[in-house]
Amino acid sequence: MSELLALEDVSVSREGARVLSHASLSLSSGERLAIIGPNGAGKTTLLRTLMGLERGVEGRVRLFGTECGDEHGFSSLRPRIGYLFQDSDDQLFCPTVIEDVAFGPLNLGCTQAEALSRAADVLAQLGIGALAPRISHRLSGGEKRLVCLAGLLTMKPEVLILDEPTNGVDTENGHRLRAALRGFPGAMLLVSHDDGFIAELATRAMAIRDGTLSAAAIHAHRHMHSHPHIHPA
Ligand SMILES: Nc1ncnc2c1ncn2[C@@H]1O[C@H](COP(=O)(O)OP(=O)(O)OP(=O)(O)O)[C@@H](O)[C@H]1O
Repeated sequence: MSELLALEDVSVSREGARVLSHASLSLSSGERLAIIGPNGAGKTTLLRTLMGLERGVEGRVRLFGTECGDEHGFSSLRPRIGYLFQDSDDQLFCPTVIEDVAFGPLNLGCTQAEALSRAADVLAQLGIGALAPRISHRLSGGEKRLVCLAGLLTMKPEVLILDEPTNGVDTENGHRLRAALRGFPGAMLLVSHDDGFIAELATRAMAIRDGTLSAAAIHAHRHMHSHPHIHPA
């Protein structure tokens, strides 16, 4: 297994407060690493640090074996990573869904026809082909999540970094999202509060608390429990 992404003894401070403290991790090909932890623990900060989007970073960040110390180092390697922001509104910026999803491949040099065809294929695979002509900013929260993911998948990245991908996604769309991620051939770094999603997809987990990262185990327990379902009357 070769190393794709790595943090080595990385600390991040914001307004004098330490948000990430001496964090080390490495993601290798074939791995799906989940990062779990309570609100405010530093998960998004960790992902943003790997993408070179944080200031005040001490320690070493390596992408695809290359140490990235400044924006110049990150900018040439970022296109190989698909990063799903925690807030979909930070990701969607084209007027329509199809334009948004086709933007990535166009930017990577595909022809317009090729980019549109790739975008339509991925939207169909996610079961949201009907959203193609819709205005991006008028989508529901769950629809936006899926469209953002489609935009990443059209770029065929080597690694996905996903910040709460299932947030706001309903059960049926959640099944399609999981299926698309299970079929993704590259490695993944996942931040999620959805234990079922992590248990299904992750091959390994780490926990973060108050900015300190440590190894964690993924357990599946068999429970006898009552399970509420709400159906239309
Ligand atoms: N721009 C900012 N300026 C100052 N503090 C910030 C900023 N962004 C985040 N923080 C603080 O840094 C800490 C870590 O935030 P981070 O978003 O990484 O947490 P998280 O683990 O992703 O939380 P959640 O599960 O709620 O998304 C929190 O205490 C947060 O309030």
